[in-house]
Amino acid sequence: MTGPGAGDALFDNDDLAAASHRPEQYADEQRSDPAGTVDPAAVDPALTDPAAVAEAVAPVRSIAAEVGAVLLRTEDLTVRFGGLTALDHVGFEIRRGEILGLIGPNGAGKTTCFNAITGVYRPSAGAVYFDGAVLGKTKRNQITRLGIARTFQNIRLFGEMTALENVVVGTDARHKTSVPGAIFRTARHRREERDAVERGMALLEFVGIAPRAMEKARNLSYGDQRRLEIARALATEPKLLCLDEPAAGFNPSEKSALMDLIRKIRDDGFTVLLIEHDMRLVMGVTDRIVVLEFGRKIADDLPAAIRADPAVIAAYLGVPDDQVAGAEEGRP
Ligand SMILES: Nc1ncnc2c1ncn2[C@@H]1O[C@H](COP(=O)(O)OP(=O)(O)OP(=O)(O)O)[C@@H](O)[C@H]1O
Repeated sequence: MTGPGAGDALFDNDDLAAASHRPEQYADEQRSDPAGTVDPAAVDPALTDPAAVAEAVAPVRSIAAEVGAVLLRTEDLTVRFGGLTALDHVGFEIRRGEILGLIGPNGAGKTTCFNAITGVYRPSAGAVYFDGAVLGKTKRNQITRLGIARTFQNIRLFGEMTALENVVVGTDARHKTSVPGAIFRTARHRREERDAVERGMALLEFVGIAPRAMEKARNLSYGDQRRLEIARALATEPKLLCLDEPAAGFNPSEKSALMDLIRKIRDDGFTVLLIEHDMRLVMGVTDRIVVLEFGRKIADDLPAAIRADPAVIAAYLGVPDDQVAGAEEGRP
């Protein structure tokens, strides 16, 4: 579990560099926290009409198409670390337009599952299918471009860049301009930059931090940094947004605002995979829940059924399985 001021991870940007379309030699430049890439004078005030904001945030409306069709499927997904099987033949589906919760006690394999889906780890066995393609050996930056974005347990932002710049960098994954085009500032490149700033402002408005657009990320409150991370992930126009413990360190009112934001994200056409320890939040916001324990899937059902599932209760309360089986069969 992480919380405010959680170490230096705030400024760890390996995955952001991976999300960029730029070739490897530019990755170091990004890691060195380039500041001042957006001219404040060029920034229009944020959109305020919610419908216009929603439209700008999800410009590719096809991401909302085919609600209910399978978007991602894991099949016998297995990840081993030496002798430890962190994920053991796990199979589940995420359907378009749903909020799927991935829960389980500490060490159950949730983050490993995220990492296998987003290309951080290669599966030891099994497969991940996304939007009709098997991810297999797909690299992280390609996975981002295929349409999977994520946030992290430990916030990762460019601390010296403004909130807006952090989001604009996220839009890089969708830019079509070549590196020479960027160097010579072609008309297409300038138009893409302008669009990125406009959409960046809409995204900040969408997550509720537009007034902080010109503040350095490191100066934002912890809650606003978490919102900024979500805005930056949405900037890549993902079909699937993976949120890893987004409520870590939040107080109850921040948690309830986060629930509203997650619903708003889904309502705008995105599909959401959510790892979260806070049961009230998970039960309140998800459409369906997958439960892991010791790397295995032990349940996959609607929130109400999960809440009453004896195996899930046992996993969380540490009740031995044989007692649960006995209780189910009416034995003492
Ligand atoms: N890179 C790694 N090398 C070795 N073991 C690992 C690695 N990553 C995870 N593990 C182990 O795999 C198991 C699953 O860990 P994982 O972080 O996926 O669990 P989790 O459900 O996300 O836990 P938490 O809720 O505490 O974040 C744990 O036993 C963990 O120690």
